[in-house]
Amino acid sequence: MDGRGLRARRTTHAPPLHKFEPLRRTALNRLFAAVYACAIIALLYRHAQTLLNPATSLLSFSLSLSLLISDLVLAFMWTGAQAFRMCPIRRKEFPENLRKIIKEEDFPGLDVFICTADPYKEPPMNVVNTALSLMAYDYPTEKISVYVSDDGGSAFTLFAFMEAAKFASHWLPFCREHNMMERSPEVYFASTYHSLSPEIEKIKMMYKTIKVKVEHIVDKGEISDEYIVDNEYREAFSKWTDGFTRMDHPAVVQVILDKSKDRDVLGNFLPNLIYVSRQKSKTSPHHFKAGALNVLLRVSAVMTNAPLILTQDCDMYSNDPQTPHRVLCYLLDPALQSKLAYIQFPQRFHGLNQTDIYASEYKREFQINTMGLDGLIGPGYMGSGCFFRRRAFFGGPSTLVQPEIPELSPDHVVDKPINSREILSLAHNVAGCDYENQTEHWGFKNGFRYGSLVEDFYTGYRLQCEGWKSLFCHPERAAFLGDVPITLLDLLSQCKRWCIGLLEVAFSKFNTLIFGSRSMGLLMGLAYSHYAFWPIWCIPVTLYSFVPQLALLNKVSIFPKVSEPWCFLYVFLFLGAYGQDLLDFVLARGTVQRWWNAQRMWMIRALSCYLFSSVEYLLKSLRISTHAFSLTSKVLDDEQSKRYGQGIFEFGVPSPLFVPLTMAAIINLLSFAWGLTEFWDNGNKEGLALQMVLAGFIVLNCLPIYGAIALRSDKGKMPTQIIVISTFLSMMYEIMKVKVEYIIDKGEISDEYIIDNAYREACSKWTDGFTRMDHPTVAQKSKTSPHHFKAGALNVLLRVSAVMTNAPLILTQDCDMYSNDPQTPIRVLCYLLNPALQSKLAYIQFPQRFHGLNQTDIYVFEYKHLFQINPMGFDGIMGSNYVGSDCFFCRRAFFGGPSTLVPTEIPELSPDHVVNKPINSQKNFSLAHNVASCDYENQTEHWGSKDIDFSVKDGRAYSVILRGQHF
Ligand SMILES: O=c1ccn([C@@H]2O[C@H](COP(=O)(O)OP(=O)(O)O[C@H]3O[C@H](CO)[C@@H](O)[C@H](O)[C@H]3O)[C@@H](O)[C@H]2O)c(=O)[nH]1
Ligand SMILES: [Mn+2]
Repeated sequence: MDGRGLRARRTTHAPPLHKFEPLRRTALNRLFAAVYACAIIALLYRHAQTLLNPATSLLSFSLSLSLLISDLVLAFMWTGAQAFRMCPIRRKEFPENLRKIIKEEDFPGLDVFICTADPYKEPPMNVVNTALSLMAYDYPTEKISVYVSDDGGSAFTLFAFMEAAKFASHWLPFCREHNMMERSPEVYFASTYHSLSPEIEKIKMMYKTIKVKVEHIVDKGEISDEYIVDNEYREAFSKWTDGFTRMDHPAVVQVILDKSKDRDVLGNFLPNLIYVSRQKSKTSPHHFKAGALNVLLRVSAVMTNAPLILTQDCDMYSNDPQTPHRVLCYLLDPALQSKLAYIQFPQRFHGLNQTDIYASEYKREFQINTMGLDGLIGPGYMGSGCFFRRRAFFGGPSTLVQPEIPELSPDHVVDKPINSREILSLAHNVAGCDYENQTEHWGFKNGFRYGSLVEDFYTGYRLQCEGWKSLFCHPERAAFLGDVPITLLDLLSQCKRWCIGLLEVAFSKFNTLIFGSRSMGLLMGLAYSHYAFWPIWCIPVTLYSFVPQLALLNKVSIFPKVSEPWCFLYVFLFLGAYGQDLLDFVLARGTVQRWWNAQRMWMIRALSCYLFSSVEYLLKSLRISTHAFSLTSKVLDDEQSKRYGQGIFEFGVPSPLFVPLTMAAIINLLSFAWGLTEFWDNGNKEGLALQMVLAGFIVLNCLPIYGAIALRSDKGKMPTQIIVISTFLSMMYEIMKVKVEYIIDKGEISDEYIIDNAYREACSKWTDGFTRMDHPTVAQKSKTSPHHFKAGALNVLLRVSAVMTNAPLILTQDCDMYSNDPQTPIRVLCYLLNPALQSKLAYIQFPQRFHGLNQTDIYVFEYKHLFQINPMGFDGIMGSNYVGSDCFFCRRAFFGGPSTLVPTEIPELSPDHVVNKPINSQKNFSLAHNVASCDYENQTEHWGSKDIDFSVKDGRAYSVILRGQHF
């Protein structure tokens, strides 16, 4: 075991280092869970009753089925959530007692891992601030090593750190001397610090100078010579050669501060500071952040191999220099030691607006539920603010997985200086992208785990399944503070990434429900499943935001009447769930307003990122698309920040994520307004009352959306595009759909839907003898005549169009090939108007091209040879073959070869016939019906077999394949 440096000298009378107590409401929670469970069973019973009732019509059957599905999902999520309520605990540490038990020089070494991935989305100065705040911990400096992983492979980040190292020699002694809490320079200088002594002014100037320099470099996009001040700089940046790109470059490991020789201005040791940019190549998978962390795990093992590891996102600075002491309070407890893998601090954020409009705090997920897990086996890993024992990455508590080289083993003792040649070359080696191929352990049996976009959730889960325990440390003063996304789209995109990652865990072979429950017990399995299946909230929320409202618009009642006892069940279930949620929130020091926003965001997330992530996950499973880690931007736009500060929703950019949400907002408002007028007119509508309440509740939730649609003119308002699309879709499509489904369901078009004469006349053709395979012309078919599939249909169109408009140019199109360029006909004219081509040109074929191909087109749907390469060959001879769609024909081509016009059986079909009657005139109309009938072609033997047809034309005349550039 890795007791090294962690052994506490404890006597029996040692003062306590920590304690915990169960939350007082636990008993009530359990009681309430039992009552609520009964209510859920009653509800499911009611659904079963409706569904099994033989008198139920198809419409109400499908409505009930959709409600049943929704309620089953809700019940599943509720069950998972109860796991957090069974034994939540609150812990408290006593770091002041630490010194009575252990001397500072016996503190264990601490390796700090900071990950960054993009100098533009994560400004290097922010990363530097995070690093400085951690280097300045109240902890023996020579025990701290900070490793920065730069997946952006950016010289700017390295430059920023080299400057920061010089600043650190002033900053660290300054922090210690003034003993302040904020040790991120940016935060400290922005706060109201006390006296403006010349010393503080001097150090502030120093910081500002570095900041200006770094920001200037990032803006300019290069490090100009004036900044390369000495040989050390020259050498460091010499690695950025011409072929060096973000996604393809060798490993860079640079020791910026070396504790054995670098001193601060007072002559004290400085902590180690090491910059690592792992090797990248386009051919090796790099596993996003988990891959970066595993590289740090190995590089740090080679260099310092501290038994304690802190992982930190680049935007999460330390807000309390005493944090490691709190960690020691647990680590030094012999009762906990052997099985403790990590101690997680909650993610907390600075710069939230007053009511936290986007619920970016995730209070339930990061704080409330985590206390619940803490009472079971322990919280999950949250990616940042987590202290690990190094040993936890090498197999379960009692089964050590030995790494492939002894230098990586958790008990290996480093006996060489970190800047020595052996160490550096080994460090470069373990940071290489092929290193992990030696064994199959990394990312699967040891280290941070691969296979999910939420590597934190997945790694914590797997460690706990291996038998490790964890602890939740939740001091009053936040230990770390991070950035929050300040636009709705950023927040939803982040959440979408999480959801996809969670689904990857849910449907992996380490499924949380089965594998999880078996390894950690039912409660932990349920709790983890509650998160892994998080995105399926989208099912009930989507159904509940559309179905009852559409039913309301159609006066269909789907909930119990107000006078029925079942109505109370609904009210109880609704108020019970929301009430308990509110109570939890307020008891965790939330305000009612923040709770309201949190429940609103739950609805918004369900209708956007939960929904889209489920679809994306499905596409990925079908291998139609792949997932990537889209970094959350940490750059602030002034105008956006201002609106965020005022608590105004920021839509701004058109994104499909906003469409279902806006649709729901519109539908609910419509149905609510419609319901109100209906109530007014004829009061007795108690069957629709619950639907009205639901629509009203959603309308209340959507108020900021209506504001963004209608009342605002700033840049953050809802983009017009989204408003138009959503309005169109929600009003036209949805109402039409309900109508059509209703008609199909009823099996007849009742009179109320025949709104005018046009409808009446159109429908009058469906007389009693009308069947699919035997009916008069609408497009006439009969069982005794062949209908020649598509060619037959096209010939009918050829004749009907001749009678009606007889345009010289014809475009044939499959129903799934939409136009991708409004200028296409103009291109066609470029050929048609060329006198040299005119006389023999039959058609101009565009290649069939497709949208939504996956990146590597695994099924070769593109048929590049068939649709693009070969036609170009044809094109050089006589012309491309006709490929069925996307083809502009000269009408004349269907009536014999270029020099042999086949006369048509009636003059109206001839290509030179001039139509001189309106298309809806009696004569045209009856002729059109005539030529569309199935016996029409029997008059001659021409159609489709000799001269006039859609199947024999290759080689008749020249054709041109046209290849546009903007497909
Ligand atoms: O290929 C990558 C991608 C990301 N990161 C780093 O990962 C961290 C988190 O990225 P961010 O865009 O801030 O994601 P968030 O959604 O805010 O992060 C939460 O969710 C992530 C999982 O999706 C966890 O890794 C984080 O710890 C957790 O705070 C940042 O420091 C990045 O620099 C890398 O190092 N390499
Ligand atoms: Mn983040």
